[in-house]
Amino acid sequence: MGIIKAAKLAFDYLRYEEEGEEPEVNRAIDHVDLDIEEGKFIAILGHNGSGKSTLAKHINGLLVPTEGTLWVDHMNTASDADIWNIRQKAGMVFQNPDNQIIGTVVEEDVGFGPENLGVPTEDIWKRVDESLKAVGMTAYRHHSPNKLSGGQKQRVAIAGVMAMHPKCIVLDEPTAMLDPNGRKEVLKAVRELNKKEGVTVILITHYMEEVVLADDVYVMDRGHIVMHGVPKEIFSRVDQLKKYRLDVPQVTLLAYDLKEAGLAIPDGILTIPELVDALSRPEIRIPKGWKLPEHTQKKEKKELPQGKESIKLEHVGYTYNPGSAYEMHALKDVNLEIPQGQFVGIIGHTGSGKSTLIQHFNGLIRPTEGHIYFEGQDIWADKFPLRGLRSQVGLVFQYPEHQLFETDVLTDVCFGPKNQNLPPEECEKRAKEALEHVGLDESYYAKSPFELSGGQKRRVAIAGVLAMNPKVLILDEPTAGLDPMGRDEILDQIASLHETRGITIILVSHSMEDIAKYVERIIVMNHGVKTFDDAPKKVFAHYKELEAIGLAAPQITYIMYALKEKGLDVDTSAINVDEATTSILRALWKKEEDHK
Ligand SMILES: Nc1ncnc2c1ncn2[C@@H]1O[C@H](COP(=O)(O)OP(=O)(O)OP(=O)(O)O)[C@@H](O)[C@H]1O
Ligand SMILES: Nc1ncnc2c1ncn2[C@@H]1O[C@H](COP(=O)(O)OP(=O)(O)OP(=O)(O)O)[C@@H](O)[C@H]1O
Repeated sequence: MGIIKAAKLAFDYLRYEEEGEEPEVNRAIDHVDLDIEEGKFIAILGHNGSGKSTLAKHINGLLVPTEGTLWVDHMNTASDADIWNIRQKAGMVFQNPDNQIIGTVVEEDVGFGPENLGVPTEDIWKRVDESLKAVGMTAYRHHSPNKLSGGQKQRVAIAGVMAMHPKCIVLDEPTAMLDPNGRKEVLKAVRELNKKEGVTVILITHYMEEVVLADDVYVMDRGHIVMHGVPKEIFSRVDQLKKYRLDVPQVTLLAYDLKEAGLAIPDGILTIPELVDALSRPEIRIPKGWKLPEHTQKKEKKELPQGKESIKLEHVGYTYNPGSAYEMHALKDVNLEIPQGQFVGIIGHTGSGKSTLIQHFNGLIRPTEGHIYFEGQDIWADKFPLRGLRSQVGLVFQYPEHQLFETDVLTDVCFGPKNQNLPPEECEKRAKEALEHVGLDESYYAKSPFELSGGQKRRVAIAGVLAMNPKVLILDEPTAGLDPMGRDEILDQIASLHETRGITIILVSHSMEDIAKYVERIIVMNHGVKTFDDAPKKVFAHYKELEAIGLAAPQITYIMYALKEKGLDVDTSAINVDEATTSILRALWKKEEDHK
């Protein structure tokens, strides 16, 4: 028996509409069998609501099965006698770091777990040092966690669990809020914990690139385990994964597309070296009769589109807690202009000032230096209607579903327009339109927001801002925590709002792939300073500089540079799978033509 074993595990959530009535039963996991060997690195994938978190909560005894049995290190989680032991053996890191940080100083928070376990003081400090180092947060040990940005907090939460030296660590989307570098660091730390300390790792994630690291993968669909195997097997079944609302890493998708185009590429390519290697083999020939497509590349916009000025920042600086020991210059001399109708991406390492910056755009934060203009007017001048600005420049926060509080979806979305003092019929009309725009039809109007899946709640929250008819829509990580298909759906809908209504979109994201796919301009923040501001292809060409400031380029960029280095004449500015496929085929064709 492995360290975690489940036999026919099932769990029902019960919802009581009225006291005394029969509850509504929601079977969240059903007949799950698992046997996880000690020391393995396991990944669990599945669409939003497929039951991953419910399963994870069973592993550390937070939930007790309705049917079946789960053993952690041979202890039955349904037995009260062992529950304290089980929680110690199986540490858990949740999606939202805010819910798990309790200390007022970072190092205290990390020491809290071992202290509770009765670890001697000296050892506690040793463990705190090691864990903070492992997640790259040593420099912040004396900081207050609530002054850290979301990503920094998550690293502290992971350090807190690591300090308890658990046998098994369950991470429920631990990197959803981290920047590319933070993600890499955390995964590296988790991997070392697995490889060096032999800690069993169970990683729940929506990032397919992270799954490549696992020894073994489980895929969940509507409460069931529907696929199980090593990453190579799992990722060679692209069509099946899509059916389960999942995806494959970009490199796997590119290999798949090349194979579909007729190249002799093996299935289940997971890394860049594997693809480069496969493409260098002699059997790689352009299929007979293959023709160079006529309209291969999407026309690259040479210049950024210009429109009427919408938002303008002049020498904007912002300092948190000025004059105190916690003084923090979050923005430094930022100058930028965003014309009406642009689709702008903002990227930057965790804590680079992205959230602080976007809160300046609609006047939620007053700059400590400089000026902000909306359509030519200084928004902090006397008599400027700030309230009006906030409905014209709509801001959707990170995890906006936490702000849904009405009893049903329609009332929730009506909240904004109602606050704008519009007549009730107009509020309802706007709310319905907004819901339609985010892909929620009338069957959702009467539902309670609590009955919805993560992706659906996110859409309701976006609709709530849309219903105010904003000219500018700012979204802070709108796809964090969503499954791959949910991510595409939301971003496609946002892109269509941009196209059909001409709304200016400002998208903050840690996903370089999403940024590359949708935006026409990227603003890069680094320690409060605007470092790059240009078209995506131009920004990603600086991938080495981006890495130096905690970022990365999309996986495609790395593939193209690696192929170029191998002597294949590809276009290194390709930033999505379609462009890359065409460019590789073209380069191979040209190579063969040259040989003739
Ligand atoms: N506290 C709860 N009360 C009632 N139903 C719940 C509760 N938590 C989850 N559910 C339901 O149980 C099912 C499984 O949810 P779970 O959170 O385990 O999914 P998940 O795979 O972790 O999703 P996500 O990727 O969105 O985190 C869903 O149908 C969900 O709506
Ligand atoms: N309320 C606050 N008080 C003091 N400092 C703060 C506060 N909010 C943020 N900071 C600090 O200001 C800097 C910028 O934070 P901000 O949240 O704007 O970064 P971010 O780029 O949005 O990060 P993330 O990607 O993690 O969300 C960080 O160093 C952060 O620690």
